[in-house]
Amino acid sequence: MEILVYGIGGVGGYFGGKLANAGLNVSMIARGEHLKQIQKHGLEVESINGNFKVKLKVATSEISEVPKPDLIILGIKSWQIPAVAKELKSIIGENTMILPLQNGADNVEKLLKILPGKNVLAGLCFVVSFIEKPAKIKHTAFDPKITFGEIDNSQSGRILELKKIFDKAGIDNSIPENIQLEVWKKFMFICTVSGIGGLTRVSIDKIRESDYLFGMMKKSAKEIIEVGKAKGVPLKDTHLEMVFEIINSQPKGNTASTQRDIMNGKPSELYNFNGYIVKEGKKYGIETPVNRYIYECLKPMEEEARKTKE
Ligand SMILES: NC(=O)C1=CN([C@@H]2O[C@H](COP(=O)(O)OP(=O)(O)OC[C@H]3O[C@@H](n4cnc5c(N)ncnc54)[C@H](OP(=O)(O)O)[C@@H]3O)[C@@H](O)[C@H]2O)C=CC1
Ligand SMILES: CC(C)(CO)C(=O)C(=O)O
Repeated sequence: MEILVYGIGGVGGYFGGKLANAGLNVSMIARGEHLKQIQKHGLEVESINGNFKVKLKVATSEISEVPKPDLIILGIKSWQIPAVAKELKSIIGENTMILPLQNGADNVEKLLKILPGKNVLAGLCFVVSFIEKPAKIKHTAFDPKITFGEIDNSQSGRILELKKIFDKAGIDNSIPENIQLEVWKKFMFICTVSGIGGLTRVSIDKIRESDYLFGMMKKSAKEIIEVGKAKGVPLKDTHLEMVFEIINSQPKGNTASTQRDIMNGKPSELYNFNGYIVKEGKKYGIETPVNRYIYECLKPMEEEARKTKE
């Protein structure tokens, strides 16, 4: 199987690295100094589960240089999907699978606007990882996991084949009954902690110590659940409790990747997270005052970050 990983940051670098380390045919698309160093020295992954270094079949910034892929894993940010999806048109074949691992609730929707439905899978992942320096990925927390499936939730042959690939690479993975539900459960968690984390600039354990902020997280998550339900996602109040179990179990110092981007003045996934809830809330007539507050407070900084860094 020819695998292309597009975007070699925390997620693409960690999971792409694991696949390459298992001897699979992995090509990578990266750019800048990061790419130069990967081409020169390979990609290094320092992980709490064991370090490794891989040399890649192809590492490039040019889509025309990669072999025709059977599987494309997207390691870019959710707001980068439309631009990358347009580029992918030139290399996908009848049977190419495209697996988004981004946080956010509408990644599949975005892909389907540009690419044929038969090529698109749905997915998400858990890991805390980032580029520590060019050509080096650091995994610092979470037992990494990929959850994935067909967008119609069928247990197709290709999905089961993909499971074997992840198993071979030692990547914990699962195919849930309803992938959209899993995407939204994760989204409820990540949107809640990232927005308030972006505003307070402290780790999740510090946020939950404050009754006021904990209450704000609850209100934010409730708004997200209502928007999800309005969109037909089978979310229940028990999912809210599950999300808060995850929030309550976060070890000291954990932050979400989007929060780290906000704190570092980088373009973040704000528009795709709290901004998305505000937009969809309006569409479905659902009040989203907490998400609106977070979104409006963080938006000016986001606009600045996009002016300077995009
Ligand atoms: N990091 C984490 O711990 C987790 C992240 N996620 C989610 O995964 C997604 C990816 O996040 P993360 O890995 O942190 O993001 P990163 O910013 O670390 O990685 C994205 C990478 O994609 C590269 N990229 C984007 N566009 C292009 C392009 N056109 N050509 C070449 N390279 C490109 C970026 O390069 P450049 O920097 O030059 O723009 C960057 O290296 C997000 O949706 C995030 O929310 C989910 C779980 C955990
Ligand atoms: C919270 C976490 C680490 C879970 O994978 C995540 O998704 C992120 O930081 O973006």
